[in-house]
Amino acid sequence: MSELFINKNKSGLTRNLIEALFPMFEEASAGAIAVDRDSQITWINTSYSHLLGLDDAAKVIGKPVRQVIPHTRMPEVVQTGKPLLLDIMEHNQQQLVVTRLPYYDEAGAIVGAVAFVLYDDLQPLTPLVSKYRRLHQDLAAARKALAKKARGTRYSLGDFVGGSPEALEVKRKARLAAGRDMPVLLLGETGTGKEVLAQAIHAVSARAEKPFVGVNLAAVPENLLEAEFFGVAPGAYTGADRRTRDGKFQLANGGTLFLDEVGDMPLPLQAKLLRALQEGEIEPLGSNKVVSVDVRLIAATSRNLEAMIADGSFRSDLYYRLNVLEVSIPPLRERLGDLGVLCEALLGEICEGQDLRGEITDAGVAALANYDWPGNIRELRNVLERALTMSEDGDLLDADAIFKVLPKGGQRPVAQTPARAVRPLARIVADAEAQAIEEALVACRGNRTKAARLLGISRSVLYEKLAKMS
Ligand SMILES: Nc1ncnc2c1ncn2[C@@H]1O[C@H](COP(=O)(O)OP(=O)(O)OP(=O)(O)O)[C@@H](O)[C@H]1O
Repeated sequence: MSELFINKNKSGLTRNLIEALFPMFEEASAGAIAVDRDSQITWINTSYSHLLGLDDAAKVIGKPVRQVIPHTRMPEVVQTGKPLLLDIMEHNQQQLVVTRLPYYDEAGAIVGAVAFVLYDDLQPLTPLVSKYRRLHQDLAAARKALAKKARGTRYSLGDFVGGSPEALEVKRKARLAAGRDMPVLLLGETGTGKEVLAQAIHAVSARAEKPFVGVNLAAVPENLLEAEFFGVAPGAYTGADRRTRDGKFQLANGGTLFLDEVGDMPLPLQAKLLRALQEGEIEPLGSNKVVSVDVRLIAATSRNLEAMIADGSFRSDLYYRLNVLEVSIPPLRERLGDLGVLCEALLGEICEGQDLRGEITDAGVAALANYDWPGNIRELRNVLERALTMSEDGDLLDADAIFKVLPKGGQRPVAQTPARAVRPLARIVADAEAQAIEEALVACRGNRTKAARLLGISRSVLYEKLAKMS
């Protein structure tokens, strides 16, 4: 061994050393071969000749190695003197993991190369390869999420999936809205993609590089809404922070402010919002100074604002300010033709970063069309996720797998739930909660106020939970 270190002229693999190591490598590997400096075979062991399917190993001695092993890189090793420590070589549709080393004479000149087949079967490497693939997928997903976070949005127009005439019309209007710096009102039932669209409009607008700030009016307690919107001046009230606290208007300055569930805005705040929009100025709580703001407003609601105006719970002047460009998003039941592409996109999202490949058969998609989807695409996502969890046939969802989890007129076929493997308690509790929420929404035909009452929770808690389910 010391020869390896004493010999300074090259990395020092002498013929003697190679000969000493040969028996050990030969035994441990699935085959070994040696070539001279002209890359002609000088030696091959029996296991390699069997692996290559040769009848008589003696017949290949003296032949150029590429004639016998077309994809070998031994000539390259002989020419460059650089070992190829790990390589995958294809031979007769077989993948061989090989290592190739040059060897030298006593004067330090290359006299040939040796190669060993480390594995003739990649099976033992499968865990390593799949771990590598998983890490690679995680990295890609993290990079994608980071890129979107940097823009302040998670969605772009491509994320609004659908090719039906109804979906295309929505996208056409969204593009139109993006090109004009004017307020937009998005109308649609719960889970139809109003937030997806709001973010997409921002992402393709001239304000894309500026912040996108969203606020859900129904999720913020009424007494905190004003501070949330307009911010708080230092020491505005007892217990208030000594520092200025910016409101959503200041945070969105230069960018887009998304008002989700605008129909839930209390009347006093409606008056203040109207003033802010008319004057382009806001007054933080406890301050007597006005601050100029420049935001593009996108509002959304699942409620009938015209009916609210009629009963006096929504100001008509604010409605006309917000509704400069209106985009109506149809419920899923009116664009069932999009079910196939939606399933493909949602299953892709659900499985991203996991070792799952969710797919659905045509019969599975047809089964989904039997339902009227009060919770729309959010509910579709949850149904697919549950079907995958319950699926006993791998990752392919057929009609049976769908019918097992599809709500039937608000009633779930609880008795049909098959026995399945024990899962973490938190996951079981989360699924049960999602199921209860969906059942309540189905029973109340998507009316969240009623659903929250039925579940015995506040609307804001229901919103929080729905946001987590998205
Ligand atoms: N057209 C669509 N294509 C792909 N995914 C969609 C689409 N619409 C909605 N989703 C998905 O459905 C879920 C709910 O979407 P989103 O929050 O935008 O709905 P929403 O109409 O704002 O609901 P809510 O009124 O309850 O806030 C999200 O997971 C979103 O990714």
